[in-house]
Amino acid sequence: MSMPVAHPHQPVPSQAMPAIECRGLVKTYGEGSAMVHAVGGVNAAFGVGEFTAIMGPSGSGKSTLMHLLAGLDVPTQGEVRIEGTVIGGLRDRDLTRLRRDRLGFVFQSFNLVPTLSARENIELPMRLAGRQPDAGELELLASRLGIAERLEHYPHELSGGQQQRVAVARAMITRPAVVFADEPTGALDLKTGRALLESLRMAAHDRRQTVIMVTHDPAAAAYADRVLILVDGRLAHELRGPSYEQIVAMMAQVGS
Ligand SMILES: Nc1ncnc2c1ncn2[C@@H]1O[C@H](COP(=O)(O)OP(=O)(O)OP(=O)(O)O)[C@@H](O)[C@H]1O
Repeated sequence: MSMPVAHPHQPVPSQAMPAIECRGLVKTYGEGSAMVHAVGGVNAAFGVGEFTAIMGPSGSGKSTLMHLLAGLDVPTQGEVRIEGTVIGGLRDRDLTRLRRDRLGFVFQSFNLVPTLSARENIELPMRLAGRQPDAGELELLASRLGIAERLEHYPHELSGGQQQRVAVARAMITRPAVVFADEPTGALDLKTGRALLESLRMAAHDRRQTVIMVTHDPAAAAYADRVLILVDGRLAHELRGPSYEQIVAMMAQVGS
């Protein structure tokens, strides 16, 4: 009996589990008349190797959503699954381990350790996980991000943009399954911002890392495979493979 052969050009339906998924996600702050619905019922899935940008007007819940997805904040309702595991059911210790081993963070506060050189800062997550940093990998990341000449410098000897790139290298060195980036190009000039976005895109497409990036910048979002637009804590639009012009038009429509 011959097995059916899939046509090479036919898309194979993907049964793959998303890297991150959320269902009915709600986050409220305060009570009574002071209650704020920061996130108001979000369902979303982030595929393995997919690069998603989250956009929306100021106060629309982007950072709150990202913190919930990364297990850095606890939802009022709903659940988040990371690689199939419902994180609300994890003990603190297990959640911390999952974050350390599977997730990488590029947040606005770079949190570099001032007494460690750039190289030592980048190596830190590997050392904390009891793993040997790969020198070749570190050099490659550093040169791609344009900080190869700065690896022996301490954070106070680096510009804001260079510190940001050290933080990016630190988030990428462990090859985390999911990289969360909050305004990663905020402190960068055009050229280094582009290099960073190329690195994120390469991480997603070549290494199958899932990238979730919050940004206000349509040019940065245009590097992503899709853009999710939040309005008042809800997903209002999704654009797949969007051009810069499409993103600008959509943002104008939602009043940003
Ligand atoms: N700890 C908190 N206590 C009370 N309200 C909060 C808290 N954190 C966020 N909020 C409110 O929740 C809403 C969403 O905030 P969030 O920071 O997620 O928005 P954002 O889209 O990331 O905004 P921005 O683009 O300005 O950074 C806002 O109205 C904000 O004031």
